[in-house]
Amino acid sequence: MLFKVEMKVNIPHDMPVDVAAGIKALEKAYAQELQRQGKWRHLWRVAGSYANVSIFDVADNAELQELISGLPLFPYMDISVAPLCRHPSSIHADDR
Ligand SMILES: O=C(O)C[C@H]1C=CC(=O)O1
Repeated sequence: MLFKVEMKVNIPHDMPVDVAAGIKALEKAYAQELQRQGKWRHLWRVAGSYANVSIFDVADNAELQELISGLPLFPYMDISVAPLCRHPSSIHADDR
């Protein structure tokens, strides 16, 4: 199942820089591993903001919840999710 996931990062201003850097490094490793597994299909920065638009390809809602709640930045993000389905005009056979 495909989901559009929008994440906006709100790191508290009083978080020490080294603590924030550590969480961001963990987040990067976590995100890159999910991309290698094919579960995090697209990861785009929203220009001009500390936010991203992502496409996840997971088995079901429960797996999406598990992966998203495991994000090291999860406590510091506003997240919105939308389920996707194939567009009838899409020419891409791998769209599901
Ligand atoms: O930077 C972000 O958009 C937040 C998060 C998503 C992937 C990652 O490495 O960090």
